[in-house]
Amino acid sequence: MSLAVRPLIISILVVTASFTLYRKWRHRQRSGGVPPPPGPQPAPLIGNLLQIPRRKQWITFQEWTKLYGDVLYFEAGGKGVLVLNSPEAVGDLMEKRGAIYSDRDQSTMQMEVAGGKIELFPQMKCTEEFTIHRKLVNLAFSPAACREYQPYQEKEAYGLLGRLLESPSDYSKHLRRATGAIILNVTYGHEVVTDDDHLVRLNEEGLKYNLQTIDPTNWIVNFIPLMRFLPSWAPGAGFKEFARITRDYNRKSIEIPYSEVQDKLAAGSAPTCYVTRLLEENGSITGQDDEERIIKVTAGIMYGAGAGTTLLAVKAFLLAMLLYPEEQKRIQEELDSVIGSERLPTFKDMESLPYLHNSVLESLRWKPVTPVGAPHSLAQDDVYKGWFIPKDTVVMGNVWAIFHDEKMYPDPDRFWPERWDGRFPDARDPRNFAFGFNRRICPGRHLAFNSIWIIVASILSAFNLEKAKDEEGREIELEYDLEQAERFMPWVKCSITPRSPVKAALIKALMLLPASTDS
Ligand code: HEM
Repeated sequence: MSLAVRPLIISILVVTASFTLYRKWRHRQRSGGVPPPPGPQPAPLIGNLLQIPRRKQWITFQEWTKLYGDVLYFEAGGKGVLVLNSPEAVGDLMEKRGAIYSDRDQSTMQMEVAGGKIELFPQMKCTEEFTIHRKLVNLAFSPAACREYQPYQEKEAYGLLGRLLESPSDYSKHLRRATGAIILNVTYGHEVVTDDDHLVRLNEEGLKYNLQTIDPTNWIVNFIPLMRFLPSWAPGAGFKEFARITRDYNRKSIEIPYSEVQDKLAAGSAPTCYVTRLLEENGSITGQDDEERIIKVTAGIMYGAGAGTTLLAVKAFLLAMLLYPEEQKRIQEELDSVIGSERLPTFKDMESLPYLHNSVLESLRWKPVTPVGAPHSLAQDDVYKGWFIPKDTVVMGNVWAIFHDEKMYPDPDRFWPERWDGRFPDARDPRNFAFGFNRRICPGRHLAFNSIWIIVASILSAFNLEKAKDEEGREIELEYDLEQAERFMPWVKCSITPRSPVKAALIKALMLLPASTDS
């Protein structure tokens, strides 16, 4: 360590330790002796950091409920963390008190990436600026607006069938392309026509950096915020360069596709999409002078928020089809009875396919894409059931634990679409939890549900999915781990074969059509 930097680092550590002790003292003053919710005993300074596993935290949190109850409180990295493990606790706090339970925690690293001013609304606190951004996004992804995007979703789902027919073993790549292409089509009217699309590449590369920067436990600067004053050449300041690269990706993901829409608008060839729909309103939605800038920055985060999540949801569904072949058969029978064997499903068939609908619901519950949701933060001190919960506490709804609540979802590990046929009237629709809560609820949820629905309906109408067989014809057991990045079906071999020569011919015929007319 250079001699010039050593005194700086020592000062930073001393100031940080003093600040942590001061915070604890202030906290005790504010709580007026009211205890925090129960939870594991914290160690001095580091809190419960070492007790929280880096993998499958949701399962540890659920296990802790046996010791401490469904409302858990602990400390990690100088912050209080509240985990709500039951539908009641989530309902009481994240829903009924959503006005104060909907902020976001802003880590020092996120601030560094943002260059001091957060302009992406998923990271904003619930300020007026956040409300303005959400207003635009909610409008552009309302159920009515999403109906206009359905032709894009049908087109991508049918294109996916063609690629599955040609190279079924590359199904992971094909699914990723389809889910990403839907977002780029809907947001920018951008058609993905190759496996190496420049916008997909840009967004995917940027996402790798963003996923690392948003994990608060990845960065020592989040625990010792004063480190941000270190010069970029100092030991321990590598986070600065990482933040700069992430910022650069974010800027390009916002600017490049937006300028491409501008070019198409100038040439009179821009298809209807999120950006053009909102631009047509000429600044009247928010009444802000900079509405165009807001359209641009909100559009820039849709790929990151919507592509990978939709992909995982589709994979969870397909995993269920491999593990529960009798359910696959039942869905196919329903599809055949409604659409016959000579065409593919469209959104017009949705209401006539209740078993498929219930199966999609069930897959959202069975393997939730975000098992602990996205953390919220508490905007002011609160008291719940006689416990004191301090301002700035990080709040998580343990969706995984809720979906394993045996009272509401009997036999929770089983993929069981019938649970949605009315036999369990108290079972709450998984969309109430899987897409988050209150003011932060996922604005893309209607679009996401439609994407999952049309993709799985198209695949099951045309293909059979089976476990792969070894050389002696024995089924190869699936290996999957909920923790892998590609955590559902991460890349088990499976067999995807056309259900009939008629279906194969139908897909081939679609493949011969020009891209713009194949829906
Ligand atoms: C199955 C697919 C999806 C799942 C499971 C999912 C889930 C979630 C969850 C759990 C949150 C956090 C909510 C909270 O903080 O309480 C969220 C936020 C968000 N989602 Fe989704 N999402 C999906 C698809 C999409 C799509 C397709 C889009 C857009 C095209 C999208 C855009 C967003 C945005 C912008 C936010 C941030 C909202 C905010 O902070 O106010 N999501 N999503």
